[in-house]
Amino acid sequence: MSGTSQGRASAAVAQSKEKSTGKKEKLDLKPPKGTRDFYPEDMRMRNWLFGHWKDVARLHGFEEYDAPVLESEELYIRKAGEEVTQQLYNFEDKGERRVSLRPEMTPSLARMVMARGKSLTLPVKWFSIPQCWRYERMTRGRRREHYQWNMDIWGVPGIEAEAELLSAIVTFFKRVGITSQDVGIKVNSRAVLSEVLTAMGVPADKFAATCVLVDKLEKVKLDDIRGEMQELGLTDEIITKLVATLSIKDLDALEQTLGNGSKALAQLKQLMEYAEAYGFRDWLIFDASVVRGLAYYTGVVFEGFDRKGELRAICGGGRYDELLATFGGEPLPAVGFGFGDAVIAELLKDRNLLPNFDNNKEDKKMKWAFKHAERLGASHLVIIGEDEIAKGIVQVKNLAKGEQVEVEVSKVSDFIAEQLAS
Ligand SMILES: Nc1ccc(Br)nc1
Repeated sequence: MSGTSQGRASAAVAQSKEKSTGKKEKLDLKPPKGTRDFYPEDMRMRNWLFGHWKDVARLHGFEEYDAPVLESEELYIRKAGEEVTQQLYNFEDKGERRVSLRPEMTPSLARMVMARGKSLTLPVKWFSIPQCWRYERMTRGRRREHYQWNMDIWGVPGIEAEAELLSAIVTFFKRVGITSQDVGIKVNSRAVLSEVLTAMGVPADKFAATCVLVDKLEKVKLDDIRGEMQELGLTDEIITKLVATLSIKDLDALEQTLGNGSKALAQLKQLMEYAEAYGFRDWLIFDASVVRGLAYYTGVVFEGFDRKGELRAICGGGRYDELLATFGGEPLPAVGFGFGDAVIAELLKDRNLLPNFDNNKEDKKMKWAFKHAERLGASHLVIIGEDEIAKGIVQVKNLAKGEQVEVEVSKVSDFIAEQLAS
């Protein structure tokens, strides 16, 4: 019996229907609104995607962590008007505690880092793939849960941390066959806006809320949020200067605005140099209008996007050096990103880059090949079928871990050598 009076009432109605018709009310077989079932064929795709995320994380020296899906609501109470805190899946539990399903993983991670404090060996490089939740009015028909690959580096104040995270994102894209023609990564720094607003006398405690409003400009017109900006104390002169800053097209023009002594400018230039050295400079685009929608970002921010402009942001992240301070802890430099499972699945489908996950292809030949590999004690099995030949790749299955990834033909021996060395 359900614990609430409403629950007891609906159970009574169901029972009374059963008594009168002798037939049990048929159970609603759909998952709760905004959530998904994962049948075996869905799990094959999900495990393929997560397998790539885990491989890339480990190749970059990250370790896996996890935290409860249910957290104290206070982790997410922020006063900057973010969408993520206005759509909490929150409630009071039977112990009268205010709790929430996590809408993001970063606050849980910050809590775990703060709990370990100075006993942690820095840098901390941790990853996780949590299911995250929001309670959105279903009028917009959007999902209420998604899985989000999180990669974070703690204890590195320098821009090399951002470069490493961008390397991980690009490495993932390349592994699944996405190129810099398909996807770009917009890069900016909130320090740009911070320098401009500080120079115009805007108090630092208005900065986070201002960035949250600026982020909304991607979807709404300036006049729709001008009132909220004015409520923050931004005059029309400041708003005009702010909007002009968002439209700056390149780092040379940015230098005209900020001057050559700007720390924000120096960091962005340094990041572009690192990107050149890593070999992924062609994936990056400076875009002064990108600020992201989370209140706690303080420095470089970035977001992956499809160049056809048909999808929502693929991934996004940034530096959040002050988050621990907002939890009453000692500040510790931090930077990270989130990468959801939904948009990337749409992109891979649109580009015909999803492998065939039908299990009927495990035909007799495949069964023999796996059996033979087992008899030989092979560590890996390389599969080359019609699909693989058409795409110029091979499937490499790690027989010990059961993970299967696609590898370009020219990189197979290096890939297996790396796997055997790890
Ligand atoms: N934060 C969040 C949670 C769940 C979904 Br779906 N989207 C965003």
